[in-house]
Amino acid sequence: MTTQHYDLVIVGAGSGNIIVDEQFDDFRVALVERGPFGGTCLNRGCIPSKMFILPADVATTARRGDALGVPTRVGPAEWRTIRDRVIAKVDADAADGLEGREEADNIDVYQGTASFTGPRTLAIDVDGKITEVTGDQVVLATGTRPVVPDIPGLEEAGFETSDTIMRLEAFPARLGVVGGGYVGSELAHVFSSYGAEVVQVEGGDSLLNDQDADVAAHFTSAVERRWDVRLGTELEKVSGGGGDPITLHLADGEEAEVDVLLLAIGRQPNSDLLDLERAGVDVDDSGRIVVDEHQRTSADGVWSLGDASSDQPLKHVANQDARVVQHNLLRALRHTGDGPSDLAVSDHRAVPQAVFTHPQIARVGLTEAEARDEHGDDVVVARHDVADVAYGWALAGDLDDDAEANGFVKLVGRRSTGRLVGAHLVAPMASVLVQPLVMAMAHDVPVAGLARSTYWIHPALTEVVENALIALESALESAPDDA
Ligand SMILES: Cc1cc2nc3c(=O)[nH]c(=O)nc-3n(C[C@H](O)[C@H](O)[C@H](O)COP(=O)(O)OP(=O)(O)OC[C@H]3O[C@@H](n4cnc5c(N)ncnc54)[C@H](O)[C@@H]3O)c2cc1C
Ligand SMILES: NC(=O)c1ccc[n+]([C@@H]2O[C@H](COP(=O)([O-])OP(=O)(O)OC[C@H]3O[C@@H](n4cnc5c(N)ncnc54)[C@H](O)[C@@H]3O)[C@@H](O)[C@H]2O)c1
Repeated sequence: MTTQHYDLVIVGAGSGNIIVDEQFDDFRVALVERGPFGGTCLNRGCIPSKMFILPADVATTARRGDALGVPTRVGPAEWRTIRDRVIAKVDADAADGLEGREEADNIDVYQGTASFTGPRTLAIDVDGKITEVTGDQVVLATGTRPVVPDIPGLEEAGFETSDTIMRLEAFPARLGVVGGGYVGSELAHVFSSYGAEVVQVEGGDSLLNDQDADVAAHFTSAVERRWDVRLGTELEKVSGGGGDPITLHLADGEEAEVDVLLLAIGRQPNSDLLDLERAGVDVDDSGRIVVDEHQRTSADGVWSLGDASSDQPLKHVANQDARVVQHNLLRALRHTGDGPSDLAVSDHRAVPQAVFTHPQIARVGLTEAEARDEHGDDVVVARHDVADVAYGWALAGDLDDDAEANGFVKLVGRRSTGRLVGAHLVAPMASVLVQPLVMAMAHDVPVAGLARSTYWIHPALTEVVENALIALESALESAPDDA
């Protein structure tokens, strides 16, 4: 077995791949990736899912045509056309990413699986051929993978996860989705909008149950009008499949027959592939790599970032972590800086997130329940409905029961600080509307004056955010008993 030494070894070419730029030209880098370049986000996550969601949103909007006086006929979606557009884009980007790295003089790409054999020493298995590499610095950007539970009949029946469902050959007439979180809800929206009959099974008492309770309730009742939602129950057994219909046997005694089964019950870290104990790298009880505020692990010279180490598994968090690691690595490799005081720090406050369903949902900060747990009576809540601003009238929540036209902005503040601690939006383009609220929280701007300190375009939908801020300002100013 040969051993190669590098200045830097990076395991995982998702967000790990963005670390190395021209600042690293003088360093020898090993980049190890067991799957396609670009990782989860590019190949089977954010990018393809949002490319599938756009046509789903078009179909959902078109179906409202009748209520708005534009008779519209929506045929079944052309799965292969949609799928091929998505897959062509992501596969080309992944191939370009790999090619760019292979052409770089200072980078050796290993297309295999790495695991530690000792401190900062890894064995890389490329199709059974093992190479040992050592690194002065090592970055673990190894992400997560879908959880697959041990359920009787599952393996025999066959199932999909978010890793595989986007490449299905044939569109299923009936889809079973187990899990009511982000992945399950976004993909239920996609397949339902394209014309599949969807049944979604969630163990909790609402879908999207880590959102604010008002948002989760609004979303759950909205999609119950579109597909079959089974709450408070779990998949206990699976029968059939292997080309025949699949029967889902649920814990409450109910059954559902589907053609394809999607498991979306969460994700687990890939840290178990790394033999981390041999390198002195600690993980927590859920297998997440433990890092400090500089993204340093418990082992000297070993860093981690993104889903591998984060409790907020989102791509914008992974990107930000990667920028922190890049800054800190360059100091370590160049032996410059004044020690820890010169290291960049990850700021994981005010991280926004969005669920790209219909209705679209966005959030930053604490839910009302989390805020009340943390801050008790100091918490003040205000809300403004989409239907109560001018653009909401155009969206016509009065004409049908569209879940976005009947959406809202809910703000959570603290009386003692006069600051926003949480914002929850259900609205068209909620992922865009939330941004001024993210800025306010990140820059610690007082709520007082925030709405009136700038113009808000009339009659744009941003007026719903403006009005929610005005309502929160007035609630913060009122006596506790009047709020
Ligand atoms: C369906 C879906 C939709 C999503 N949509 C969004 C969204 O809209 N917005 C958002 O912010 N986030 C979204 N996410 C989450 C987002 O994809 C992740 O937060 C992000 O990709 C994490 O990046 P990462 O670099 O930490 O990990 P990854 O992108 O998972 O990269 C880890 C890489 O490490 C490789 N690897 C692992 N172990 C080893 C090993 N031992 N040896 C070699 N290679 C290894 C893996 O093959 C992988 O390529 C979505 C996720 C899913 C599943
Ligand atoms: N738009 C986005 O930003 C986006 C989109 C997709 C994924 N993601 C990321 O990926 C992560 C994983 O998403 P996910 O949806 O796989 O996980 P999740 O944790 O968000 O949701 C899993 C859901 O499955 C339920 N569940 C668990 N076990 C079950 C069982 N046996 N039977 C029935 N229900 C069960 C849970 O109660 C939960 O509601 C998210 O936390 C998010 O960070 C983000």
